[in-house]
Amino acid sequence: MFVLSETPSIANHFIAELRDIDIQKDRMRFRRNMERLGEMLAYEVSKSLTYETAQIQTPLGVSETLLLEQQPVLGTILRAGLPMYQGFVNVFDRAESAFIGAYRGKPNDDYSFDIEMQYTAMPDLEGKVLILIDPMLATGKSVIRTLTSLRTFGKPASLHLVSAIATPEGVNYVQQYFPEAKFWIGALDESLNHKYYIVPGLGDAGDLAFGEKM
Ligand SMILES: O=P(O)(O)OC[C@H]1O[C@H](OP(=O)(O)OP(=O)(O)O)[C@H](O)[C@@H]1O
Ligand SMILES: O=c1cc[nH]c(=O)[nH]1
Ligand SMILES: [Mg+2]
Repeated sequence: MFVLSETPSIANHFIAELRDIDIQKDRMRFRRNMERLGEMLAYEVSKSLTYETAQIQTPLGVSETLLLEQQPVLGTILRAGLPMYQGFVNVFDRAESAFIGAYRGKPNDDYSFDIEMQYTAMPDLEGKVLILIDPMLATGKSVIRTLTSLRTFGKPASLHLVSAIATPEGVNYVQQYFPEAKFWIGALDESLNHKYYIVPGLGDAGDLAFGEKM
């Protein structure tokens, strides 16, 4: 598991601003910080991918370099995933994209919930590098529901899960079903409250980015 905040960097500022109860009220800045954090994590993920030699013709000669063996598929879970996904597509600008409309349904009396899922727009995943972006990995239910339903689109060669903030509980839950998944996390927080929100976390990432949904 890669945790960006374990090595102090400017990315800590982006995460701090995402969390800051005052700064996060500026919706444009919240979305921009998710995007910038996405760009930082995209760079880190890119270092783990497979490269092959390529010759580049310059005006003065030939340069030999290493380029991606294959473009990844960038998947994201609506709504909160979109700004972080934008950061990834800024970096992996030749990648195919996948969109999943999965969300935590109306909570029961004990605040437990099921995942509702309708819309999916997926390319063929067989043999691809799949990068699934969802800023909050709380219980892990959204990610599991999503990955389970993606099985009908082919088996990816590798699976990368990207979150701005995650909990050990969410990581462990996903690892039970997808032990091959690689985790790329902005910051690892310690727990969930009784409403299954991450503590200290940042609040509701979708609402902060796009307004409270009814
Ligand atoms: O790990 P989990 O317990 O499944 O929680 C994480 C999910 O909850 C939030 O989505 P939400 O259902 O609030 O929808 P939204 O993104 O539209 O706000 C968040 O964006 C994650 O997708
Ligand atoms: O803390 C959390 C947990 C789930 N979804 C969010 O948006 N925030
Ligand atoms: Mg939400």
